[in-house]
Amino acid sequence: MSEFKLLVTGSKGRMGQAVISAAQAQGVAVGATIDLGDALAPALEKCDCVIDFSSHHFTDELLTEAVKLKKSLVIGTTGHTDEELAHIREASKVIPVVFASNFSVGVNTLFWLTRKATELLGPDFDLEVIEMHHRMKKDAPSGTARTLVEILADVRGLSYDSDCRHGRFGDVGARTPKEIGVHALRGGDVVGDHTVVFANVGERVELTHKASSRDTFAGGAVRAARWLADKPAGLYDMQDVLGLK
Ligand SMILES: NC(=O)C1=CN([C@@H]2O[C@H](COP(=O)(O)OP(=O)(O)OC[C@H]3O[C@@H](n4cnc5c(N)ncnc54)[C@H](OP(=O)(O)O)[C@@H]3O)[C@@H](O)[C@H]2O)C=CC1
Ligand SMILES: O=C(O)C1=N[C@H](C(=O)O)C[C@H](O)C1
Repeated sequence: MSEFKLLVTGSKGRMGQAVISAAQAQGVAVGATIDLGDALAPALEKCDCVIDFSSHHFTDELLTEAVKLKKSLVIGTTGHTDEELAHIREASKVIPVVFASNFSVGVNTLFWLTRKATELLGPDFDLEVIEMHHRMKKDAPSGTARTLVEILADVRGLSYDSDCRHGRFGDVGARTPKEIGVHALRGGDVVGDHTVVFANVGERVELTHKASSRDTFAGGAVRAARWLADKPAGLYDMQDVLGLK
């Protein structure tokens, strides 16, 4: 039987480098790496599964080639447009895909806790999400903040597109009970902090996760690639991989 091999895209980036180290630590072979400007198809042919932490601008090309060559995908890249998200859903009808805004065990536990807390606290609590990342991060809000808002919106019967309020500035008026505020901070070398605030009159609950190393994301992504090896076509997330559903 031939050895299971990974293709790491964006391999010179912060996450690409961490994924290569995590693969080595878990004894998984990296069969090829590519970066901006390199040809995808020849690299893909040599491998079984792609771990992608590059740019959402690359997602369409990656999905098209992976479907053509029937390779599985672990997508960690964030900041996708609605069209790119639709393409991911379409491709997952043909190949197995793990798509997760965050691969850390802690953040996936935060997702679970956020759903539970929203259900338990009920509709009187105002909902706000705050995230902070390093100064080089390009997309805002973070993919993880978006997932948190989607969980809050799902429990409350709201929608990310209509009910999310990105920051506040000027004479914005009083907060409405429906809105979910989202605030993106950028600076220094912060790996990734997320807080969900549940605020009522007289009390407040805050759930916070702070990542201090990218190894937690990279290790999770390699674990997801190994988990995906015997799975049928479908769209999975890290909670599926961790058995948190
Ligand atoms: N899901 C999760 O758990 C996590 C997700 N992320 C996400 O991963 C992505 C990458 O983050 P990070 O590693 O910090 O970013 P970096 O900018 O450090 O790395 C991205 C790498 O991808 C390369 N790249 C850009 N476009 C392409 C392309 N079309 N084809 C191949 N390679 C390309 C870049 O090259 P160049 O520099 O030449 O542009 C760069 O080397 C972001 O979307 C981020 O939000 C990050 C951490 C955790
Ligand atoms: O770009 C990053 O660095 C991170 N991106 C992910 C996101 O957008 O949620 C995950 C993590 O917080 C780090």
